[in-house]
Amino acid sequence: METIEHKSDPIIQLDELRRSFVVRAKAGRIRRDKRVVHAVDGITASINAGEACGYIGANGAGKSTTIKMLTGILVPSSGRVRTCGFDPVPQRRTLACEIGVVFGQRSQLWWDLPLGESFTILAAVHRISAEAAKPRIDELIDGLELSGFLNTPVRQLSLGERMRGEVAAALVHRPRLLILDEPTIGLDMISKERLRQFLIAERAERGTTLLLTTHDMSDIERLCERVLVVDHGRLAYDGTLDGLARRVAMQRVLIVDLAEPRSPIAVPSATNVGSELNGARQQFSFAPDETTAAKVLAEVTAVAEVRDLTLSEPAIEDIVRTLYHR
Ligand SMILES: Nc1ncnc2c1ncn2[C@@H]1O[C@H](COP(=O)(O)OP(=O)(O)OP(=O)(O)O)[C@@H](O)[C@H]1O
Repeated sequence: METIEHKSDPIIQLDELRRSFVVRAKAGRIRRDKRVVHAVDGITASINAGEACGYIGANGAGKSTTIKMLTGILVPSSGRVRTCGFDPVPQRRTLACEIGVVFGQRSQLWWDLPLGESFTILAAVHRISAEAAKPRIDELIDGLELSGFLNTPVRQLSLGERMRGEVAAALVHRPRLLILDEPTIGLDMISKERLRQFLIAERAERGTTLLLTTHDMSDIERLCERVLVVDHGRLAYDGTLDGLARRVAMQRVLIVDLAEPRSPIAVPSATNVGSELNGARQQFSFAPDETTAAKVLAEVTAVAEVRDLTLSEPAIEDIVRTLYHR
């Protein structure tokens, strides 16, 4: 397996980390069969301060279970985990001062209070004086463009607004490590991009370590230089995104809508993989390490008028499947 060399002390260290669950399934009218699910099945990895890592895998691969162990929510069945040098479960309170966590599906904001009040309460929870917290809160309001809805109760916010609020809430106490579980799930393109830009800037300015799980490959491309792929609780890959792309020969697809229907267009640097709407929409698959979307588009526009286009990312499920079959 490809691995990345580490020079300084890791901010996250996992050694043969395991967690299983006993699940009881109905097997007849009264009988219940016991089954053991190995959600995390021997993961060893270390992440250095300042790194930005994507933690990806199919549904049920073990991502959330790993994150719960990293943050002290769940006790490992065996193995060892250290987050910011702490044993997460017994040292959960100390660890909470060092990390920020954002769960896309869960909120840490006070639902009925105006968004801004959650930040003040969180600063107090972290024992930061109002005076010391103000410049940081202002910085987050500015960076995440929250000023327009600070006085709105959280329950009335749009998903995009709330997610930006969640990220600010996780960063009020200036954590060294920010863990994001599906931070862009359900967001539109503009909200996703805003959030990504903020995270890039936060990391550049403060050296915050990022660990994120996502089903969106664009999050990884924009934010992470390193990817860990988990499959059935085991690490299937640990290395760069480029390395992963080479391993699974990740193809991208350019979908173009033409001004007029026409027969399938052949271009030199991509393969025409589909035609719909009588040829008014055509799809071109290409290898990103051999050519670019711009070049493919130029080749198409040389022979037909293009009205609209979309660039589709490879699905994470497909990447994992390809890795697994190898
Ligand atoms: N509390 C639990 N009790 C029983 N089984 C569990 C529990 N938590 C997780 N599992 C099982 O462990 C496996 C890994 O789940 P986990 O939530 O870690 O996956 P995931 O990679 O985060 O998936 P997703 O992308 O769908 O969120 C799954 O088979 C899941 O059903």
